[in-house]
Amino acid sequence: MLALLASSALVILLSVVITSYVRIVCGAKRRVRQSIRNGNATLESGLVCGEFKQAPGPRPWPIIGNLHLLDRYRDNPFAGFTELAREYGDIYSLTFGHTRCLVVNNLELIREVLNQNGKVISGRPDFLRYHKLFGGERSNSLALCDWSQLQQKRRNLARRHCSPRESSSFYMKMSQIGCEEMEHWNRELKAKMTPGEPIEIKTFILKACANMFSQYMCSLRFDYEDTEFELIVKYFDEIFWEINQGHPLDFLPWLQPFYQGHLNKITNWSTTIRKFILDRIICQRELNIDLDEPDRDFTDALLKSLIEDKEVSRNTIIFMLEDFVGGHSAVGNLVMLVLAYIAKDQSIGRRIQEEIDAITAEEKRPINLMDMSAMPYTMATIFEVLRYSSSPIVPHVATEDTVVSGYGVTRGTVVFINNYVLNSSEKYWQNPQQFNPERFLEEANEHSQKNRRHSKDSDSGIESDKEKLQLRKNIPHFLPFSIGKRTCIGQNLVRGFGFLILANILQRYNVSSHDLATIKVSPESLALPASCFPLVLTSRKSA
Ligand code: HEM
Repeated sequence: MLALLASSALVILLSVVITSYVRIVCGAKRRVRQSIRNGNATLESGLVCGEFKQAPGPRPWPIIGNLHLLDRYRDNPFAGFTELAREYGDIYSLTFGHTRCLVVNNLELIREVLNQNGKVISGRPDFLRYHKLFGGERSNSLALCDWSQLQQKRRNLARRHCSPRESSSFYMKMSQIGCEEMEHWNRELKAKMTPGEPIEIKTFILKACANMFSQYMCSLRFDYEDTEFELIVKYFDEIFWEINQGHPLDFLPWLQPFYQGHLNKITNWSTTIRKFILDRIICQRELNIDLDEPDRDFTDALLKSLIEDKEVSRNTIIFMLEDFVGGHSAVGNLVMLVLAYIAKDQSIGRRIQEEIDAITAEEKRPINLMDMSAMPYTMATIFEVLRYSSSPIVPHVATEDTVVSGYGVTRGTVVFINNYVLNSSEKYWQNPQQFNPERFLEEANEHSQKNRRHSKDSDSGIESDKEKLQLRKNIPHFLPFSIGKRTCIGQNLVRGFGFLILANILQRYNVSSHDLATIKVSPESLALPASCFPLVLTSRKSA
């Protein structure tokens, strides 16, 4: 009897392995048929039909495909991708579970995927976790949905409010909100902090950041002691961490029963957040919206679009607001990382403080957004963290068969864009392993030097070599916010609020650590665990 059971189990196992292998091999062998422009234009249409093999790659195993190759790189799969590129070239195929993947590892290929092929490689992977994070349906999410007309509409709706231009009234509003919130932040911190003692500062920064976003987008701020607010700030942060981690379930969904607890936890985070957005923000506003008045904020714009556009549903706007308010976690984590590097190297903090002091030497006032152009080193430090931490680009998916660099890419292929390779390459950066904000500075041109001298806010009367520097902009190989159709919509909010928080902290405090060993930052991720490391903030007045 036992022998019969064992042999049946063996037969089942063998057939699973064989079926899996056949599926993987068939997936890898499939060719792409495409019309391409004929170089000699011998045909009247100028088009010929070609067959394209998929990019080569390592041989996959049944069931897991090539997942085992990244086992050594669990903390930084992109370092694993870079390593594999040494063996298989800058473009290669992998199979994760049964899913075909393509990895592109140089700037030209990244441009070919995101720009030239932006229309067809614009989907997102169908990971179970993505569905759980957004009410059971990832199409609710702006960042995790596939490309569609609705997505284009949502991006357009968000653009005016969430990508404020420097001269716009939205930008001024951001500046004012940021400065005022940092006053609240400081009062809260002082009440809780014992001078000279380490403090878990991440929660304070996240709450300040969440309030900046909710005031900017919803004209609402919440008390730091408000327990519902505290909870959603924590859950947003957990979600940010979660999204930035790979998970076996993503490519091996049959493991679901083993991870049910984890999935339930994710569902709970997202339903709690949704309830908060609905109860504390949307319902209140729906009661007193005036359609004839100009939009007060993003919430007004969203609610009006609900009335004006039949394609926009109530669910759409709830999730949009959630997505954008949730953006604060990315900024909070980014600022925490900047503070970590400052604690590790005090000279960075001192140079930022020199910029602050030069601007505010004559009148004591908080730093605002109009000061940004006169503080290139501060911005360079933020950029260097973005380079060093190499925020991953959310994987794209080919929604149709296409061709990249002469290789066929079949519909459903997950495309990994390795921007870590750009950020860590000696080809583009001198000593890329070194954390050095100065790499983002260059000599200022005549025009900007003149502007700086004439700028009322930045006229410190102090002339120094450092004043002759400006931030390097438009570096072609630096793509922290990606390029193309699905580029980040929140980048101006990141720059603006990130700058305000950082500058206002360093204006008031020196940042250090009693034990640098507690500061564990992976040089390949923007996300920090919910509870990360304490820092010591010493008031500059008493320094
Ligand atoms: C340090 C902060 C941030 C970084 C480094 C960052 C970077 C990125 C990257 C790399 C993408 C993927 C682009 C692609 O798939 O090609 C993205 C997408 C996106 N980001 Fe950000 N982001 C940040 C903060 C924010 C914030 C604060 C918001 C909103 C308030 C935001 C909103 C979005 C949205 C909505 C998308 C999806 C766009 C789409 O798929 O159409 N991001 N971001």
